[in-house]
Amino acid sequence: MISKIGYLSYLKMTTLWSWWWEVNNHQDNIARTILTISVPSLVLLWYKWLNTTNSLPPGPYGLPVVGYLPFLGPNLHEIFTDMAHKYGPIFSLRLGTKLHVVVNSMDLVKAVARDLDHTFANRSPPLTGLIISYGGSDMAWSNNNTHWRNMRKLLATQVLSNANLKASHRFRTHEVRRTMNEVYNKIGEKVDINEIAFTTEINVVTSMLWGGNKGDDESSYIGGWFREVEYKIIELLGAPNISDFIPVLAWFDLQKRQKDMQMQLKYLDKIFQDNIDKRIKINSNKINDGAVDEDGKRDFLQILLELKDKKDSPASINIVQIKALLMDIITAATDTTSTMVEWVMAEILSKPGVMRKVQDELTEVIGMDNIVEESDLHKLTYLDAVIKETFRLHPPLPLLIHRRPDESCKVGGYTIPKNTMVYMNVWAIHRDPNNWSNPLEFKPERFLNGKWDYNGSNLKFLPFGSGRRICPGIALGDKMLMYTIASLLHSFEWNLPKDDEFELSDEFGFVTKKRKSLVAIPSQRLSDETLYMV
Ligand code: HEM
Repeated sequence: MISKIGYLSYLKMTTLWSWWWEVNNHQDNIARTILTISVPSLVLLWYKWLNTTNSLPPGPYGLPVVGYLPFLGPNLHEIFTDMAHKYGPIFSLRLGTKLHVVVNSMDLVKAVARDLDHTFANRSPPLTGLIISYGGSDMAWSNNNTHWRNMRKLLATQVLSNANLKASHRFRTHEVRRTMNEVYNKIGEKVDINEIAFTTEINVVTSMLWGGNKGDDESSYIGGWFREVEYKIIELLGAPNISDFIPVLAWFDLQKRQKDMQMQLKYLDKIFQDNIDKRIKINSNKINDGAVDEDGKRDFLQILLELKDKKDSPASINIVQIKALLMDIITAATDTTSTMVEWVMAEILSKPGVMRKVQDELTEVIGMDNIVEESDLHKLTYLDAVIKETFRLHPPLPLLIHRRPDESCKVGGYTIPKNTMVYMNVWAIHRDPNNWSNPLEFKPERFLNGKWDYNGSNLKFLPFGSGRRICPGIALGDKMLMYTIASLLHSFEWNLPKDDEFELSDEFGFVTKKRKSLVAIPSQRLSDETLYMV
């Protein structure tokens, strides 16, 4: 039937268009054939393009080549939220040659992170992300493939398992106590909260990773300069890079972002390599440097190196992957947590009523003659609600980490073409009056009723994401956060300096931080000064 229609159309064309086919010479013949084939093909392509464009989510027009790039300001989460008010809960925009889609409502996040989770489980790493992850050998920037699944399983079952988190509590205890001692020595002085929180978290994480942050050994000790390196990494991950938007420019590295990231990689790679070499040497000499303590508890590096030696096991891992995973853990765990410590402290310090309730709870649960222990944390329900309310208003990753569908699909009735960059605007969802009453008010009480957790099942509240790409470090992040904040608030009274202007605005980045660092003055809260000694 189809071949018959084709034949009839051909006859019709050749008879009706016989003037077109009259051949004068060979060149004419070629030109006519090319035109006859290319014009309908172009029309077909144009029709298809029009159809796809028409079914894309609505959004602003941009300029040729650069798209909407020149019209975006720095605070992307706020700009996207304003655009959602104009274009609706799902909108699209072209940045350079790439199509980006932003979803801004609970229902649409459900479509992306739940109903189509498998399709949207890929990443599209920026060039700086590829560099710092040893070419995508890590977990955070990998696609939804066997490597990513193995790394995730390994992290969940071998490194961050409940048993390992429990066993590694001594590292956290030691570092948090050390910080309290340091703050004690600064009583009456101005203290930069992010700085002390970052130092605490990096010391906690590195001591869990390779057991050593004893300050006496250069390879295991990460000094203050590490904060600069990590800040630079996070800054470069979030900074717009023209090479990502217009890939033909990548080779020129016009903004020197790739080169800058290579430098940061070099610094950290040396630390990783030194610690790995040291550990391999110790293991081969069977010396115990504290990596394996008397009860046989091992730090994370020891666990990873043992997996490297299990060559036939599916959980086996090579040295580059070990370094990439160390990089993921260090960058993902420290800046997020220290940023949150700063936000929580800022919210509490600016609200005397909240401060009083937190301290009353600490006094009641811990007592004034003790210091906070990790085992006390689950009893601090009001502090937990304060932290959750802070996560609601200041999610450190307000657009999560973008996803990429591996095939075209429909979301909210619109087409999302394969390889689109998709953002989930958690910042907008956390401030949506349809989800929260008086959303801009700081009201921890909303988290005291009902069951609230971070596992992404309640789509109103997603500070750690949702679906198969949800943060795998929730339990560790939650522990470090609660422990540090509870200790800071139980051990000290805090006051804002009179001469400093206090404000709560944020600055978008891969991790969105407080625009102006929080500075506060500690004073002794516990009567017995021996409680401040390490
Ligand atoms: C306050 C602390 C933290 C916050 C707010 C946070 C938040 C997030 C978010 C929003 C994502 C992206 C989820 C998505 O794409 O849907 C993520 C991914 C990730 N986080 Fe965290 N995180 C924190 C702490 C940690 C810690 C302590 C670790 C330690 C191992 C960690 C490791 C990771 C990794 C490896 C990924 C990538 C997962 C993947 O792509 O499969 N995070 N985190």
